[in-house]
Amino acid sequence: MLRVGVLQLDVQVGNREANFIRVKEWVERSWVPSKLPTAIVLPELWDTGYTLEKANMLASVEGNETASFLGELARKYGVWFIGGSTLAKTERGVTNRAQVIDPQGKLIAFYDKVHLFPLMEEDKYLVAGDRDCIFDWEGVSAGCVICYDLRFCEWMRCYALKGVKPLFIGAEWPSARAKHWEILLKARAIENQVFVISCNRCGVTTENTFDGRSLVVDPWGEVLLDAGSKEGLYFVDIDPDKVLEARTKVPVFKDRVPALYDYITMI
Ligand SMILES: NC(=O)CCC(=O)C(=O)O
Repeated sequence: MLRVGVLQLDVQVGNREANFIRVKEWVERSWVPSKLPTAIVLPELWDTGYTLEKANMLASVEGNETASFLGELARKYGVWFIGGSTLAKTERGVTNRAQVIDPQGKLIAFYDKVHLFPLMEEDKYLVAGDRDCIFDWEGVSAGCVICYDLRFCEWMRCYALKGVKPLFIGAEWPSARAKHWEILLKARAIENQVFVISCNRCGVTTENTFDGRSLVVDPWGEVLLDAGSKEGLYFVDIDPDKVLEARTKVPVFKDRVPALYDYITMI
């Protein structure tokens, strides 16, 4: 068994210090020591929110400022931080970068958002990533993606085909499309027979309202955790063996006919 903590945050736009303080407070307030290895998940752009016209100014080099803040907290509590994202200044431009920090405080993997969301002008201010992010989480192959990536079933399938069992998704998904959010999270879990562990932001900005509704969905599509709409740190335990159980009972991966699916890579 593994433990997941979903830190559903009301992100303060453009104010990294305030978000750092808030995250620290939630972890201090809600932490319950456990023998289970634990990962805390954060929302997309949890430290600055969407104020992308200032992306260049707000981004830290390779996202290092945010990684070192999380690293310190990870070491103090012996916890993983997986996903969420920060603005990272790279040689190619600014990316929307999810970070994976181990309990020793080391950044062991990162993911630059591949599908940039035009409705929030990501395509105007950011550069896209060009690779997946798969890492070992306490002996389990895990992956992470960001928000709009959820709409690309081919991308999620790639992760599942590479053996990922829990898929982490940090998001700032507005309530205007809340129905899509819930349905897609469940669909991605069912079709890939994986755990989908999501963390959305909550609260209101000048441009959008966010319902939260961070969900943890098991490989059967059952919702193990629904964080509702309030800020908080919510915990749930997952059993990665459920992936094999689902795939044994409903042998989707055995019954695939990839030779007929070639068109996906051709168009
Ligand atoms: N931040 C995002 O990628 C938002 C994606 C979104 O809202 C959608 O509908 O897709």
